[in-house]
Amino acid sequence: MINLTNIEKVYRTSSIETLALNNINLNIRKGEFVSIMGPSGCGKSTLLNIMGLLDEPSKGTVELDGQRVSTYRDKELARLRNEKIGFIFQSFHLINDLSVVDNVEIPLLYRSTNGKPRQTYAKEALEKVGLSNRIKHFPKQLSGGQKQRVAIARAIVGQPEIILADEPTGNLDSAMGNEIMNILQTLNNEGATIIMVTHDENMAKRTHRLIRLFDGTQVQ
Ligand SMILES: Nc1ncnc2c1ncn2[C@@H]1O[C@H](COP(=O)(O)OP(=O)(O)OP(=O)(O)O)[C@@H](O)[C@H]1O
Repeated sequence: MINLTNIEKVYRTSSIETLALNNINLNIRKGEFVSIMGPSGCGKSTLLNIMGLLDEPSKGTVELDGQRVSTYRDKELARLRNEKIGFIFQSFHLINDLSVVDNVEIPLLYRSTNGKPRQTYAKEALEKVGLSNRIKHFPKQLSGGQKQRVAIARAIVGQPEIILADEPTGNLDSAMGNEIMNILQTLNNEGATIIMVTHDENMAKRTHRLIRLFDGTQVQ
């Protein structure tokens, strides 16, 4: 489903050059639930951003569903990303001025889905994460775990095949973190391919495969 071949990522600033990823080769199969672990600064987010077509590698090829995306223009990448990938972040990235349901509708705005079906899909996604009773609330009226559930609803509203989660339980206590993991596992059982960065061994144990990074290199 996602194939990375000889991926290298170099960040250059005026004073320093950082080799963030060094010769990464990965094949993520459809339906897998994969976790990525490693110390701070080892390249986990960089790897996730490259898989999510948010960033380009300096070298190597990225294939999504057999399509080599290196040659794609920004507009095509944005369309592919919107159709195929849902993102979840540690700090939720909700828009504070929008209600819960309006936040969840955002990916569908980019697809020009009409207002009525847009709201129906958003409500269905919120039902899936157990938040139907909070649709008119605003993010500041929610707990951390509830905010992350809204973010998951937003990630799945467009029914993407792939979910990329960057430390989704990092800002939550263990009970809430477990709840979020339960939701991710249900989505995976329903067919979603999930790649999750985590610092928590217990969360990683609940996935099919663990990829360990150290200094930009895959060590396991
Ligand atoms: N935009 C950038 N410009 C320059 N250097 C960067 C940039 N983004 C990341 N880096 C560097 O690349 C390396 C990998 O960063 P990355 O954010 O991928 O690590 P990480 O494993 O996700 O870290 P953490 O666990 O702390 O979030 C780090 O040394 C970082 O300083």
